[in-house]
Amino acid sequence: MGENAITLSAIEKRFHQKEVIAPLSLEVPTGQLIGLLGPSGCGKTTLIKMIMGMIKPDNGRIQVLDYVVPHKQLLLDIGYMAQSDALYIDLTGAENLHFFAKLYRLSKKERVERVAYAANLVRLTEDLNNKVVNYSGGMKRRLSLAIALIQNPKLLILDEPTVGIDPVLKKEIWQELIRLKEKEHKTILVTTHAMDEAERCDRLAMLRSGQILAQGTPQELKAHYQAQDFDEVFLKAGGAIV
Ligand SMILES: Nc1ncnc2c1ncn2[C@@H]1O[C@H](COP(=O)(O)OP(=O)(O)OP(=O)(O)O)[C@@H](O)[C@H]1O
Repeated sequence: MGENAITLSAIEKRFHQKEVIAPLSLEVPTGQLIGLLGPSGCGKTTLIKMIMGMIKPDNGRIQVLDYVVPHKQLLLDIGYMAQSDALYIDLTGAENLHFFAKLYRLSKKERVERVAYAANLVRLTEDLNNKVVNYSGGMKRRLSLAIALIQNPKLLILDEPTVGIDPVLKKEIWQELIRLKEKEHKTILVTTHAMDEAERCDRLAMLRSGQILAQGTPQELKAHYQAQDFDEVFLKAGGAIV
């Protein structure tokens, strides 16, 4: 794998003449945990969908794990957690996990192992045999995260993964994300509004109106803008409050 897991080169996107992503370039180094930070509507989800190959940019080039997007192989190599849960609510948690594990062509043995691992990670083991229709909002987010991890992907792209999740589990999920990065060399791109989460990223890219307002390590950004926290970095860099 190359030096960068993701390279965006001068990406542009308009919806109905409205510029949503202005020419934007960004590199996500392999093996790092990168946070995309920015106010509602600044283009985070649009950017992620372009990286996934779900939306085509009007201009520019996207390279992910040495493939030019879109590419079939990337469906196997990227674990994606969308902002809204895409779950089969009439199936149980286990059935959902097995369904996705089968899609990724995992063997029966691998499926059983990965389902157990992913369910345990998000503390859903006890509820696996209940139908998803009876899950709380937080449980559905946890199941979505487990699905994103099911095929043991090289790259994880998580759109606001901890919204609706209680602080204890949120902490555990972040510990696991950091373990996945450090011990299993995963690259992780995460969008967040939460400043405590931003603090745990290796690097941050702050977005406003489809452009990168500032980027760097959390420490670099705070030092550069002489700010106590990222709300202040954002304001001093010229953005609106998140
Ligand atoms: N399919 C679409 N058609 C038209 N406009 C769209 C479409 N998708 C997104 N937009 C617009 O593009 C802009 C960026 O939206 P996007 O969902 O990427 O923002 P975001 O930063 O992820 O916001 P949030 O943090 O609230 O999820 C918004 O103004 C949104 O209304």
